[in-house]
Amino acid sequence: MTSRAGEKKVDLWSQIAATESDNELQQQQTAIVYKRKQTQNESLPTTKQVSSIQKNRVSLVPGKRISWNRSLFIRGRTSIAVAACVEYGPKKEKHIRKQKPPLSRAKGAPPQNFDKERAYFEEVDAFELLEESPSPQCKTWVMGNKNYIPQSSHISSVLKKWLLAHKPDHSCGPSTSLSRILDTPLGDSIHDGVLDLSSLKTSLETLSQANKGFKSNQNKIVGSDVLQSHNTSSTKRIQDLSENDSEEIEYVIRNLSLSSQNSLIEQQWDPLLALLAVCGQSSPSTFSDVLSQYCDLQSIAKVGEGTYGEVFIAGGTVCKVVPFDGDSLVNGEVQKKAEELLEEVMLSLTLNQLRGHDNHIHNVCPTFIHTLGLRVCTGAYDDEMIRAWVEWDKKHNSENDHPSEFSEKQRFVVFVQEHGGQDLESFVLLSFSEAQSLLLQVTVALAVAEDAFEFEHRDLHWGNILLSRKGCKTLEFVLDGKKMHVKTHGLVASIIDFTLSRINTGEDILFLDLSLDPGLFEGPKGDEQSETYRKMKEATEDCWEGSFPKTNVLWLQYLVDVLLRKKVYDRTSKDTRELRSLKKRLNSYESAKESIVDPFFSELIVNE
Ligand SMILES: Nc1ncnc2c1ncn2[C@@H]1O[C@H](COP(=O)(O)OP(=O)(O)OP(=O)(O)O)[C@@H](O)[C@H]1O
Repeated sequence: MTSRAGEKKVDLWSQIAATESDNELQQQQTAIVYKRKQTQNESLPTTKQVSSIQKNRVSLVPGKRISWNRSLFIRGRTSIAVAACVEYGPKKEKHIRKQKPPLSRAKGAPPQNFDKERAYFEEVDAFELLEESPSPQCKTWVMGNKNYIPQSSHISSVLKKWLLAHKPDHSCGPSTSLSRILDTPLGDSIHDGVLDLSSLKTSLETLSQANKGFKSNQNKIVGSDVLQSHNTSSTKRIQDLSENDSEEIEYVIRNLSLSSQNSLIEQQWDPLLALLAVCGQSSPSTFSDVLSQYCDLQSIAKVGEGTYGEVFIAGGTVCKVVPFDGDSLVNGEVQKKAEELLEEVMLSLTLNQLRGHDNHIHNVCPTFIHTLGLRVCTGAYDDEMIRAWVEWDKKHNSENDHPSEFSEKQRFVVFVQEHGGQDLESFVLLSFSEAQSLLLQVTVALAVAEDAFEFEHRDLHWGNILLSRKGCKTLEFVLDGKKMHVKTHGLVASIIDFTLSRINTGEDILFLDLSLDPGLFEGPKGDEQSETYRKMKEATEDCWEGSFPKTNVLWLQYLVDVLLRKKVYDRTSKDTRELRSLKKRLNSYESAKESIVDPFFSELIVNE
């Protein structure tokens, strides 16, 4: 490429020329924002090899997780986020078969123009100003479409650039949702739904410094440093040029962007740093630091366990502790990677948006478990956690490994959540009215999330519905702008575990490619849960990135079946008949939203 901008820009152009083709290639790769595939190795159980074997969910540790039900939690771990090809917000087509992953907005995008670049520098200026602002700023939520996407603030836009600038390999970098998630109530950065920008900014600055240290390269500039540098030098160059020569300006700016990108591309995208940033931390905490914020450590009790997670009660909250990034097997499984945890975090936080903290709300629902905070911790388990683990083990005979096996270097994410109660499997239902309300709450919740985010849970078995008895007589939902109240009969349901879920955040589609996990569809014949996975496969034609709200209906049918066949409670034969016919009628609905109109629910819904 030859220089059009004269001698002064020779250095710039040589940098650009050397890397332009790389940049183009990387832009083309942004359709898949990040993706992790397991290897196909099939020999002895080293960590990598287990990664392959677990796709078929064969336990490698004798005595661990041999039951099919339990192995359902060990599904294909290929997590994929694709940038949404749609206009901002979920697609409207209900059944997109075998669609290609949506294209990145970057691909084929027109070249930047001066206006965009000027806006960028203004953002950078604003970012710098934030540093001087002592008070946190409220983020505003707008209803530009059905999604409650936060209004793009200066901070999120700048953070997005910061994060994107740290991913040399676009195939495994952060999704574009990440910058939105950085707006979302969390950790030290969030108080009562208000983003503490100065705290988040501090975290990122510290991370920036830390990153410099990791790279041991004084020439590299990262984070806000590079933004500042970019701003200053670019502005100067612009001033050097004639005001009328807009074409020249545009040309220089476009390539300055490339140049800056080039210097940044040398930086490694580090999902751990991104995870820390999302959690509002500059470095990992210890368990005792985190848990003592919620309770007296001696009062900690374990409340449940999953394949990856150990779940503790800490004061009024629940802390789900998930190890990641370590080389050792945990409970016979390869540990999740930081990027997988990021995806889980994004899903939880996107669903948090449905809790409606603003007047401008179009879809609201209290049923998805509320994520109250997130923390990254390093180090071995605290003694009190081990004590709690052992006590639970004595009573329930844990399937998980003893946590004292974790090394001092082990990393964890702690999901701080509201306490959702007991899972449906162990909960004792008292009446048909409770069963009815439970079904309706789940149906409306799915409908709301479908409408807002094309959400499909895809794994709504009875371990993933929590129940508690509360005083409230009704719960308020808003579905597609319409307010409705659901009679509770004293029972409140919460939905957990979004590992298999699919969501369209408006910018990314997050989903697990279950086609890579054939074992999931090989459960016992006649078992309603395993039949439901098979029915989902049929409904989606094994194309898991598409939107198929029918999968939600399939899980509703599964739940009706559970209430018919597995739960004992006070009900008449008429009630049983009603449940049976509901199950049949559900065949004709294509989404949870459609199912709401079923007469089974009518007496429990109070419309406004
Ligand atoms: N917010 C909560 N409130 C009360 N109990 C909870 C909560 N979250 C989880 N639990 C309990 O802990 C158990 C395990 O939680 P969860 O399913 O989220 O773990 P997991 O490790 O993600 O599971 P998986 O094996 O699917 O990966 C649940 O079945 C439930 O009993």
